[in-house]
Amino acid sequence: MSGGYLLALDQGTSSSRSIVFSRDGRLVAQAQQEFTQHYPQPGWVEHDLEEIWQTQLATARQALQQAGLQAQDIAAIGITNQRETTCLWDRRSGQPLHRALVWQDRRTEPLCQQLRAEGLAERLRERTGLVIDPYFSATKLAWLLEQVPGARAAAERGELAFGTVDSWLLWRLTGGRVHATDASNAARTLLFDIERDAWDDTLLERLQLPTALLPAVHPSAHPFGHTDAALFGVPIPITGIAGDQQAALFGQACFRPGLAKNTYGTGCFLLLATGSERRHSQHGLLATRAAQADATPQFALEGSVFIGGAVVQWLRDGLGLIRSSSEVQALAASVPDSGGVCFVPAFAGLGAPYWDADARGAIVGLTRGSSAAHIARAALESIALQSTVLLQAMNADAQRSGTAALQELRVDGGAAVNDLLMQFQADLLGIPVLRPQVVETTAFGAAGLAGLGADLYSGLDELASLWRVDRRFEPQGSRAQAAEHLARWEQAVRQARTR
Ligand SMILES: Nc1ncnc2c1ncn2[C@@H]1O[C@H](COP(=O)(O)OP(=O)(O)O)[C@@H](O)[C@H]1O
Ligand SMILES: O=P(O)(O)OC[C@H](O)CO
Repeated sequence: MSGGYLLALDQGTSSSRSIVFSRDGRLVAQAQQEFTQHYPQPGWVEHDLEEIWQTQLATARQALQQAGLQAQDIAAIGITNQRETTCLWDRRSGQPLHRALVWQDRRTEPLCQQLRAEGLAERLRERTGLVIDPYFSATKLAWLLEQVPGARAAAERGELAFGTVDSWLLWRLTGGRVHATDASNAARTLLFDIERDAWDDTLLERLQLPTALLPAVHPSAHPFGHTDAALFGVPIPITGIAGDQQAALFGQACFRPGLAKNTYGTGCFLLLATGSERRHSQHGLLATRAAQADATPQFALEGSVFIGGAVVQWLRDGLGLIRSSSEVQALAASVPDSGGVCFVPAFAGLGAPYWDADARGAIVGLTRGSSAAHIARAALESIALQSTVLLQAMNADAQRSGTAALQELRVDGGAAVNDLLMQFQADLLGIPVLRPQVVETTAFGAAGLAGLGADLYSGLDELASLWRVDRRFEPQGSRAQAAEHLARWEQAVRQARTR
């Protein structure tokens, strides 16, 4: 008889985390391990897939141990993951062919330029909801097949498997028995038709990607398989999978169209639920699949900022201004404003709504009076400013389609603990910012999906009742001040851009 706990495996860009939740949504135990970031060349980012697997497995075992639970106490496992990151492995040996190419990796920009020049953008936008950008998996997979000796021939013989990180973990967890993903992850590959709910032939043909590489696609709450008995002692059902941003939207109980969340992790990801209707953006946002609890496809609009909390890591590791991320708040609060300094952290190009892969970071407005505190404050402001531009794009789209502008924003992620940042965000947006009691909403979303897949929950209403506000940040300051700040930001962005 299985117990009433849920285990969420949250495989993020900077760390692997495992969290045990009780049925009523309480966080019972968690374990986390950072892993190596490989930067073989400027603009390239890779992860070792064996290290991802080992850190994920180790944290799962630690979390169970800390909770004082056995595998049989876990009703189900939910997987959530950094998205787009491209994995390729051998089906027979289970060994990766190469390190994973991480979503931040820009090496395929030349191929993307070629695809844009061939006029594929409109067709791909219509089918996949995405723009042609190195961010997504398709061109990364093409790079691997071209560059790893023998890979293309092996792929054509059906010997290789491609997947995002969820698929890789599922493969290893099930002892190499299940090669699958969910629609929210498939929707990030540039290879998936989000309305037809099937793989799309546009880039599969153009890039000669054999279909034998592809995982099966299922709803996010689904009986994906069981863990190999050798891993935890007894097999545990795996009944939930979602990309981390869609899992966070789900964990924030954004089940109704018009509800939105912003996650402040390495990057920032603003997602607006649009229900069973796919919306088109005229303002550079992506259409994507949301986590799906049953057979009905769910959609969302998304804006992605590539460097969010990572700018704070850069203050720590690149500049040495702070020793830990949490020190940034005190440093930034030691000055009343940024003293005219504006920081565009385009270290990996700019995402929505600019989509400029070649833009690079810029700090402008420096004077002799500028200090570390001004730069730290401008860095925090940059996270809120980039997110505000996304929200403005969403509101402009809403206005066009005659739907209401956003009334409030739910927030989560590692940097959402920063009160100063959250206040900046409310001031710039002019709407309340709501931080929930459980800020681990990504993991909670995965656990919720797994709980639904395992029939532990009666439905979405029960999950929604578990979401509670911890703190509400009301906007302060005038709209004119916010507009002036945004105008300075746009000017600085122009200086950082190449096109
Ligand atoms: N107090 C803080 N203020 C601002 N940023 C922070 C703070 N604490 C952590 N961060 C940032 O949050 C990010 C980690 O958030 P997390 O949600 O764990 O990321 P991910 O899921 O992308 O690995 C890091 O980039 C870190 O710099
Ligand atoms: O690992 P995170 O939380 O920064 O999320 C990464 C995103 O899924 C990339 O699209």
